[in-house]
Amino acid sequence: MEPSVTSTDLGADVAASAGAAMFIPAPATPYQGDIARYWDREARPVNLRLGDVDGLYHHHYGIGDIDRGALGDPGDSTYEKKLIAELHRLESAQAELLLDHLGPIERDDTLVDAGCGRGGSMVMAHQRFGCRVEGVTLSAKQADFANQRARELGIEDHVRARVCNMLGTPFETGRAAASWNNESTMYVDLEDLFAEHSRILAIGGRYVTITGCWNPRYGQPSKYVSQINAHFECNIHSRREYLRAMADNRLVPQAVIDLTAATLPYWELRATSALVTGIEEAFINSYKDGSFQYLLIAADRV
Ligand SMILES: C[S@@+](CC[C@H](N)C(=O)[O-])C[C@H]1O[C@@H](n2cnc3c(N)ncnc32)[C@H](O)[C@@H]1O
Ligand SMILES: CC(C)=CCC/C(C)=C/COP(=O)(O)OP(=O)(O)O
Ligand SMILES: [Mg+2]
Repeated sequence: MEPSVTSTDLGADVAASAGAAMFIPAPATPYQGDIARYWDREARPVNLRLGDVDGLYHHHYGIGDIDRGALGDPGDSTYEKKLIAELHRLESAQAELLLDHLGPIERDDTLVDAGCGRGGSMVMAHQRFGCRVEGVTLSAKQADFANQRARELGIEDHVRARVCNMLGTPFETGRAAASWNNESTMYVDLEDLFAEHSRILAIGGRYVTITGCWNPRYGQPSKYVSQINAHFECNIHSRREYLRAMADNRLVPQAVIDLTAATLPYWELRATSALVTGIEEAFINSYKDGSFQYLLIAADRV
C-alpha cells in the first residue's frame, strides 16, 4: 500500500499556522490499516448486547459500585439479562464522568470525539449539552453504525462520525470548545495526538481522556499489560508520557483522577458473565499488581 501524504510532507507548520486543517487520509500507515480492519470486523456480544440495552453502543469500560439489588439472584432466569444491563450502566457511568469534566458547554459549541467507536459517547454528549458533536474513527463500519444511530434518534444534524485519522482532522483551527479520547489514545503517538487536539481546541478549551496506562512506579509494562496490547493490537503508554506530551502541546492538567479502584468491580462482575472475552484476568491482575492504572486526565488548552 502506497504511504499516503503525511502532514510533514505538506508542511504542517505552515498549513497549521495558516489555520488550515491538516487532513491526513486514513489509514495513514499499515498499522492504522490493521486497526481499521480490527474495528470493521469487531462484533463481540459483550459490546453489542450491552449497547442493545438502550441503543448507546460503547467500546470502553465501566466504573462504579455494583447495584446488587438490580442484579437479583444468580439462580433467577433473568439474572444474565440483569447482569448485562448492570455492566452497561457502569460503562455509561464512565462516559458520564468524562462529560462531567468537559466544562461549561453551550448549545452552539462543537465537541470532538477522537476515536468515537460506535458513537455512544457522542449521543450522550449531544443529549447532555444540545451541541454539535464530531467524531472520527478509522473504521467505516463504526462510522456508518454511529451515523445510522444518529438518524434513528433524529439527531443527525448534530452528531456525525467520519472515517478520519485523529492525528490529522479536517476541523478548523481553534474552534472546538472541548475534545476527548475515550480509550483511544493507545493507538497513536501522544505527541502527534496532543498537537492535533491543541490545534483544534479554542484557547481555554478543555481536553479530557479516560485511558489505561502502565504505571511508571512499576518500572516497565507488565506481562498483563503486554497481554492487553496483544489482545487489542494497541500500544499502551505510561502515565509519564501523557503528562509530558500534554505539557509539550499547551495542554495543562486541571484534574488527574485514578479510576483503578472504581473500575475493578466492573471487571470482577464481567468475569462472571457468559460474555467474557478472555481478557478479564489480565485487566484484574494488572490493576491489582499496580502495573496498570485507569485514569481520567482533564486538561486546559492554554
Ligand atoms: C476502544 S475504541 C473506543 C471507542 C469510543 N471512544 C468509546 O468510548 O466507545 C477505539 C477507537 O479508536 C479509533 N482509532 C484508533 N486509532 C485511530 C486513529 N488514528 N484515528 C481515528 N480513530 C482511531 C478506533 O477506530 C476505535 O473507534
Ligand atoms: C483500557 C484499554 C487499554 C483499552 C484498550 C482499548 C479498548 C479496546 C477498549 C475497549 O473496547 P471494547 O469495549 O471493544 O473491548 P471489549 O471487547 O473487551 O469490551
Ligand atoms: Mg466492551
